[in-house]
Amino acid sequence: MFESLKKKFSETVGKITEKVSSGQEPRSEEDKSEDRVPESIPEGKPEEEVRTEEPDDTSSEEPSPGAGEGGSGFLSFFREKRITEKDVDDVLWDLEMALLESDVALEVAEKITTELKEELVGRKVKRSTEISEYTMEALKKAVKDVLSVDGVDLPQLVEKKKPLVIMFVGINGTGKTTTIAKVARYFMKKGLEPVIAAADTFRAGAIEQIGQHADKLGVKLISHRKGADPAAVAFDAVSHAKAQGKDVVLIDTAGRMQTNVNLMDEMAKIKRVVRPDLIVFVGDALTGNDAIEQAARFDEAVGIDAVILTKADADARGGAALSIGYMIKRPIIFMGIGQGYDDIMEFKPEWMIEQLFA
Ligand SMILES: Nc1nc2c(ncn2[C@@H]2O[C@H](COP(=O)(O)OP(=O)(O)OP(=O)(O)O)[C@@H](O)[C@H]2O)c(=O)[nH]1
Repeated sequence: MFESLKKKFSETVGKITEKVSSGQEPRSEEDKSEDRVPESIPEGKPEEEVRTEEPDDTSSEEPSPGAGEGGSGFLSFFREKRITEKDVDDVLWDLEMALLESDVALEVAEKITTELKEELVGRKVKRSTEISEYTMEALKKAVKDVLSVDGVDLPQLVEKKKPLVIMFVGINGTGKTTTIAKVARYFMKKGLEPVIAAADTFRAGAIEQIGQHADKLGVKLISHRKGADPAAVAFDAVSHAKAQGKDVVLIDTAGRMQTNVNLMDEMAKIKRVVRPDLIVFVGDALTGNDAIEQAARFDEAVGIDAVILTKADADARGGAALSIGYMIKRPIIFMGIGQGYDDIMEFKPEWMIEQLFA
């Protein structure tokens, strides 16, 4: 999962460490006066020889701590190195390009690189291990900031409201139907009783498809005939849940293109009729920036509260997972990680950090 992002982050740490510790790049006079150490020392050259090559004005500089303690200039360099813009600019540019290639949204790629630069430039470092540790921590922090989106506390919501009404929106082919079955299973494992509303009355086979999942799971399905009013199906499901003391209502909805006006009107009507406690956008992680675009359209039309990303198990790039929460300011609550009913996990930023930097 997310191998491409993982590789790019690891390469960035390596490149910054190499660049800063090698001191290969020519530094400005300002940098030199800040560092007060020789820039780089060709291998095998005695320190004195190098010092004579320094411009005259450096001779009046105070020695850096450690310099003149019998250590070499090379060692002093490590004691005193202050990370400059020149050390990181090229690497951060490469990182930004690599993030875009991995389907990370432009705004997110810029935020990560800008934050990383702010953390690194001006920082004094002593050893290459310190540079890599610090860069790694700074990168983790930048990624965590992007992933940490306030929002929904699902267990708390379930405790507060019975039945909890959740409406799932998203376009066809993203795995919405399977996801609803997985969420039903998630609640059942917590000892709660869900009911499913087959409110996708538009797509041929949709009612049968969700019906098969409901049968396998042993969950009550509320359905009408194909072409019926989806809002009426959702309403009946909520009424059933209230009458039977069920805990959660999971409403499947139709999923034509997000630009389809009729679809959005249909979603808005269901929302008006059943007033769901939570509207969850289901998107396919593999579609990258498209998933973000779809989420934004559904958000405009009906207002979404949270996101579930499917097929994260097959997602090598990871761009949608990294960007979607930040871009639409709504949290990812679950990730689909396979085709089985149990292949769903609660999303936590810490988990994603672990995946990306382990
Ligand atoms: N690998 C993997 N496959 C998934 C995941 N979620 C769903 N799928 C698969 O994606 C395919 C489509 O899933 P469906 O649930 O039928 O999705 P759908 O047809 O878009 O459902 P609608 O939204 O109702 O149109 C199925 O083969 C699912 O098993 C997941 O998290 N990981």
